[in-house]
Amino acid sequence: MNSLPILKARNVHKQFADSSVLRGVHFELQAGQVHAVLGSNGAGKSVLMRIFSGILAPDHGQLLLDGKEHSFDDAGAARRAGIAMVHQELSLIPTMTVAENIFLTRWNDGWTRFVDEAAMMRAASALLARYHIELDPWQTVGALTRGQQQLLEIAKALSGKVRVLILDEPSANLTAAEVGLLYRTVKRLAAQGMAIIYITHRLRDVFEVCDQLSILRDGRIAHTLPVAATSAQAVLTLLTAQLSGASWPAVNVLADDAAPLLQLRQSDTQQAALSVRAGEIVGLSGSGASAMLEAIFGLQALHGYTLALSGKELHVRHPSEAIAHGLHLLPGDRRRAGLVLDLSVSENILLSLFDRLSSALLIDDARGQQIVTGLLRRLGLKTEDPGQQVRLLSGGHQQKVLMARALSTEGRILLLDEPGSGMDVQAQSVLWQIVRNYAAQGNAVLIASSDYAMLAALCDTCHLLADDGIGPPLAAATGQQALLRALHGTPCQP
Ligand SMILES: Nc1ncnc2c1ncn2[C@@H]1O[C@H](COP(=O)(O)OP(=O)(O)OP(=O)(O)O)[C@@H](O)[C@H]1O
Repeated sequence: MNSLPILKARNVHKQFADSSVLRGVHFELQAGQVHAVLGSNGAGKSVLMRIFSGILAPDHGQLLLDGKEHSFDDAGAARRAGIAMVHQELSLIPTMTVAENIFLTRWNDGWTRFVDEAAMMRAASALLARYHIELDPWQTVGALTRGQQQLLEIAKALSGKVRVLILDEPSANLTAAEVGLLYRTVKRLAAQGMAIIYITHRLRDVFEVCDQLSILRDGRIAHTLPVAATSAQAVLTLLTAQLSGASWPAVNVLADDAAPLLQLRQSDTQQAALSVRAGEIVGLSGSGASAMLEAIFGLQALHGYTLALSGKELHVRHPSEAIAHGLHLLPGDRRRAGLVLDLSVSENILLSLFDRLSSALLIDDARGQQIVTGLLRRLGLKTEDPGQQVRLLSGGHQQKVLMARALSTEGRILLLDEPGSGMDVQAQSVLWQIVRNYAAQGNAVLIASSDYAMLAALCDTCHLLADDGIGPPLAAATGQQALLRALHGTPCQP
């Protein structure tokens, strides 16, 4: 595949205020290629993609399409040239149908105010069939799963004449089954000749669907190589020289007879289905795992189970009650569920501490800043200015802000929903150490995730959640490999 690249970047530079993000990027993309772009949080992957898709203009450098230089005034110009991007954050309208969402932006350029609904449905059906995306055009988007919504975003991006499709972390926040659907769709698109840039932090994505990979570091593409010619270990080494081989502190389950800090009991039999003792990290995987965490936290009703904290049954009807009982939830979809984008890094971290830091309406600013600085240092969050708006941080750094907030509370039970989502491998390794330390101090952690490798490496016990409820504990005592096999062996996962 060494024909003329469909898209080429030559010496692209981009700077924001004093921060030079891209410093001479050279990049080539071929038709029919799925090209992974990797790099640590804040490396500039999204900025580069926003330049490719016309949202940002480069300070210097050229973009070439089919060998001819192009400059885009806006995203519309890039789309007309055949470049479409699916962003990390979904931009769907939940109350509208699949078809309406696909053609939403087209009403401005061609569709009149009087929409021929039947024609729109036919066009949506044809588009979905063409790309083998199994969605019902009449379905209301709010009723779709996160994975189906991700596929709909891809369908929406493909509704024009697209030759280059940019996917920014498309597998983040998807269940294992949904990730399988995504992989099949991406492979089919590439087989049809589409050129795809696939930004990800998951090595599994790279080895399942990509055929080329590039690593962005220090504002440049540091490595480009065919996926077939490398291994996961080699890529990890290229991504970071500092990975210390997953050396977490030893498991430190407190050997006492005290009741588990958190327990889910079958409502009918009162038998324990899932227990997290002080010092333990327990994983929960399968469709509905995130919803189960939300139910424990009082964000939705808990069906079929009752919650017991330190042996006492409790009906949590609201997150404020959960927090009062020492629970804290790190939500999976950081933008929608957790962060106030217009507030600063400090304000976001301290949101759950305002009660404790304020007395008689006066907020202890100095104490707050002390907490923030300490947490940011522990998490390796590179921002010189905690006063910076969270909106301007990269996705992975936003996740760290949420983690810092969770750690700032004095609760003893941490509920983590897809905690590593959007974080680079090095940041994840730091995060897992923090989680391990937190548990080792006598706290309890329950993690919902579809990342089996992480669950097997980090958890003391895992449970699979299927249609018939929470499965039996899969103990890590049998070894990580056995746990990994047990997680993969479930019939409810592909
Ligand atoms: N509009 C902006 N104004 C100021 N700084 C910005 C802006 N957009 C991005 N940045 C900065 O550029 C840097 C690169 O951000 P970018 O979102 O491209 O990172 P990334 O590689 O995609 O990271 P992640 O893996 O965490 O998503 C970050 O430090 C970010 O704060």
